[in-house]
Amino acid sequence: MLPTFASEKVVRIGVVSDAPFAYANEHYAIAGFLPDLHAEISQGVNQSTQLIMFESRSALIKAYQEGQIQGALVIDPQLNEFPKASRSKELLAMPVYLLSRPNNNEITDLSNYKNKNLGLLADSALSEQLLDEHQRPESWKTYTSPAELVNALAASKVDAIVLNQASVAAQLRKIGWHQLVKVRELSQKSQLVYLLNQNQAPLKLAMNEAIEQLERSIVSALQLKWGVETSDNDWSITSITLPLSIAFLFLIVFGILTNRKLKAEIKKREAFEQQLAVLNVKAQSERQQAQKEARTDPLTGIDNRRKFDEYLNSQIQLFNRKGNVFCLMIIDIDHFKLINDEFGHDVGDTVLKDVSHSISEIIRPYDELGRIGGEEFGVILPDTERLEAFGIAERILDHVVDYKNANYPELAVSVSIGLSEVGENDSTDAIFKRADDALYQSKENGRNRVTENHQSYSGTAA
Ligand SMILES: Nc1nc2c(ncn2[C@@H]2O[C@H](COP(=O)(O)OP(=O)(O)OP(=O)(O)O)[C@@H](O)[C@H]2O)c(=O)[nH]1
Repeated sequence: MLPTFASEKVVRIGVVSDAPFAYANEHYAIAGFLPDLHAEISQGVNQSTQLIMFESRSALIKAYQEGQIQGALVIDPQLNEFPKASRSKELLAMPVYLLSRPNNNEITDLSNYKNKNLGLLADSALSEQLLDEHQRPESWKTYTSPAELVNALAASKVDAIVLNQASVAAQLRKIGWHQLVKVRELSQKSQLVYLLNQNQAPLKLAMNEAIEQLERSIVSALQLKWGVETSDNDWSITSITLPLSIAFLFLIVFGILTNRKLKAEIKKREAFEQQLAVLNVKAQSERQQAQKEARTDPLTGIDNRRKFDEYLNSQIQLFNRKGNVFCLMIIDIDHFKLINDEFGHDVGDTVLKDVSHSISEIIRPYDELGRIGGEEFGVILPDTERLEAFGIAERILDHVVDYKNANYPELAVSVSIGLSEVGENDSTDAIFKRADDALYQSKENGRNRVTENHQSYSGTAA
C-alpha cells in the first residue's frame, strides 16, 4: 500500500511498466517513458509531479480508484476503467497491428477479414472506428479486456486480433510469437489518456509536448526490446522476415517439446519479475516519502524554503523557455514578536499554523505555498498576472484579519504582503528582491496591506 501524502501539491502519476510508452529497463527504472516529461521531472524542472510505476494495468487502475495516485497515463483505455469526469484526452496517430496465428498468409488487409473471425477490444475508440468503417461484420467479436482478447486468439476462437502499437509488446510476451502485420493505411487515431484530479497547468503543457515525441520513442523502444519490424518503407504491409519466422517457429516447436520445463521457468521468472516490480514500487515510494519529508516544514506541514526555492526556480525556467507568467508573494505576520511576548511561544506556533492554513484556503490548489522564514510565507501563483494576483493578495489580507483564536479572542492577527510579477530576463534573486522590497514598503506604510513591485510599476494598497 502506498502512503498517501498530506499535501496535495505533488501529483503522483501512475504508469504501467509493461507498455512501451512506459517502458522499463532491467532494473525497472523508466527507460523510455514520455522522455520529455521524465527528463523534466528528473532535472527538477517539474517539481510537482512524481511517476509511480505499476507492474500491471489493473494494479494501476486499482491505485487510481483508491486515490493512491492522482493521475494515470494509459493508452487506449476501456471507457469503463476510469471515471469519465476526470478524463483529459489527447489523440495521436498510431499504427494498427493485426496479430494472427503463425503461417496465416491471408493477412494482407483488414478487409480480407470481413468474413473471418476477428477480435477487437470492446469500448475502445480504435475498435469503434474500425467496426464502423467495415459496417460491423457479424463475424467480428469484441472482448472486454486485453487478456480476454489475447486468450481468444490463443484458444483459436478468432483468426486474428487488432492491437494498437502500445499493446503489441506486452501481448507478444504473453502468448509467444504469432504473425504480426502492421496495416498502415488503417492507421487510426488511438487515445493516450491522462487523468488528473486537479488542474495542473505546467504538467498538462509538459505532457502535450511529450505526446508529440511519443510515436518516435515507441518505435525505438519496440525495436530495441522486442525486435519488432517497424520499417518506414513499406507502410502497406509489413510482415516478419523469413529468418525470423523460422527462428520463432523453431522456438514454438522447442516450446512444445519442453513445455513443462519452460512453463515452470517462465512462472518462476514472472514471479521474480513481479517481486522485483513490487519491491521497486515500495523502494520508490519510500524514497519519495523521504524526499518529501526533506522538503516539508515540520510545524505547518507546508513546503519548506528549500522546496519553495526549487519551485520558484522551475517557474523562472518555464517563463524563460515558454513565457508562462507567474507572480510571487511574500507574506509576513505583523508584530509577531509581540504575539509571542504577550501570549507565549506556543500560541505563536498556533498562529503560524493557522495563518498558513488561512492562506491555503484562499489560494488555488495548484499555487505553491511555503514557509520561507520564521513568520514569513511565500506564495507562487503560476499562470497568473499581477491584477489577478493582487486580488488574491487582498483576499488573503481580509481572511487573516478575520482570524479568531478560540482561546484568546482578543488576539488580533494581520499580515503584510509584497507582490511581484515575473519580468523580462528575470532571475530568482531579482524577483525575490522586488517582492521583499515591496513587503518592506507594506510594513513602512502601516502594515496589513499589499504592495506591488514589478519591473515597470510599483504601488501600495491597504
Ligand atoms: N512562536 C514562534 N515564533 C517564531 C518562530 N520563528 C520565528 N519566530 C519569532 O518571530 C519573531 C519575528 O519578529 P520580528 O522579525 O521582530 O518581526 P515582527 O515582530 O513580526 O514585526 P514586523 O515584521 O516588523 O511586523 C521573533 O520574535 C522570532 O523569535 C517560530 O517557529 N515560532
